Amino acid sequence: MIDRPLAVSCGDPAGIGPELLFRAFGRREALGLPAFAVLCDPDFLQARADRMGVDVPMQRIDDWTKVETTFARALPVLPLKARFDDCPGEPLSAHATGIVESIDRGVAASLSGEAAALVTLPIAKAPLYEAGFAFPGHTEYLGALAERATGAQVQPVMMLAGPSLRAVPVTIHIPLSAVPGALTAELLEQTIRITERDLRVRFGLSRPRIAVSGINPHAGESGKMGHEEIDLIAPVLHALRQEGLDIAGPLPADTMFHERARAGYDVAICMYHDQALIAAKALAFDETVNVTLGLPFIRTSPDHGTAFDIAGTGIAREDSFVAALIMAAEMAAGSAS
Ligand SMILES: NC(=O)c1ccc[n+]([C@@H]2O[C@H](COP(=O)([O-])OP(=O)(O)OC[C@H]3O[C@@H](n4cnc5c(N)ncnc54)[C@H](O)[C@@H]3O)[C@@H](O)[C@H]2O)c1
Ligand SMILES: N[C@H](C(=O)O)[C@H](O)COP(=O)(O)O
Repeated sequence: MIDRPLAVSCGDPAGIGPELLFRAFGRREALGLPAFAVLCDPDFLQARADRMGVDVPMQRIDDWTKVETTFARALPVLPLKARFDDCPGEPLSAHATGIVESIDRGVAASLSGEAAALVTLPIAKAPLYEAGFAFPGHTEYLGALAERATGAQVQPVMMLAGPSLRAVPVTIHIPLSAVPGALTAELLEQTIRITERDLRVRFGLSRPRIAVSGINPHAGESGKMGHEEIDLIAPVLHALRQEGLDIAGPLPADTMFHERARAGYDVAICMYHDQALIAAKALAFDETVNVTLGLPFIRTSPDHGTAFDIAGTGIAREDSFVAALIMAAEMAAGSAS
């Protein structure tokens, strides 16, 4: 149990975020969900509910202390300064200011302790870029906000956590052609250290078992299919093993995700985005949660995107968002595993 609410940022209003909110709120008692409030334009939310023919009681509130008492009877909404048009499936760069305001205020509430954690609904990158937003995703933006707030250097680490796999990409939202250049010993070492620490501190694993992939086919086949494993990855793993970390690798990525292999580790560290995320989403698209490690606050998110193709139709599944709410609450309560 947590004694403070979760902050939910609204994501892209043209996506499926609003309907996930409505559905999760409607199941709050059955699922025993923690209290949450969304940072959004209340008139827009009402318009989307009306458009979809969904009867969701909503209540505007003006501060976080009102969430707990409101949640039993209505979805608490903290109004944004920005207004949104209701246009499911049609993202607008004019919405960028409000989307970013929602994230900023969720982060501020999580840092101040008014909220126990931040759960972000999906954003689409293209309309934000068009409006001048300079970050490839939440992960990088949250790292920058954390640096600004703490004055300390922050490396945010993306982890996709599902029922049978936790997977971490070392390089995140960059073109595949840029991966070999971006993959440095320092980045790899820091990513492993942050993952290992957060799995102990935030997920209660006393000595996380870490499996690290190679980057080349067959983990380089003894240097015949690439040298990054020999020159870069293996030396980092050797040094961390000397410190007592439980690390296997570099492993061929194609054979480290089958069921028996997964039983041998608690987290897979992968060299690039799709190596980690294809495995996580293929295994459990509906249940996997995107968690940002390395931050001075807790942030989770569903593993899927804005799904513009189905926004407003009512067929979106809320499972991953519900899993993100539950994981955020468990992390805040110190009971995540
Ligand atoms: N956390 C985030 O903010 C986040 C995560 C992933 C992708 N994105 C962004 O979302 C946008 C769209 O990305 P995409 O199309 O690659 O992925 P997507 O996850 O939005 O959609 C992929 C497919 O899965 C379906 N789908 C997604 N979520 C679903 C749900 N809850 N229920 C039922 N079906 C669902 C969609 O209809 C689509 O067919 C991109 O701009 C991407 O950057 C954001
Ligand atoms: N790579 C993520 C995914 O596909 O799930 C997605 O882009 C979200 O990333 P952020 O949490 O950084 O927005």
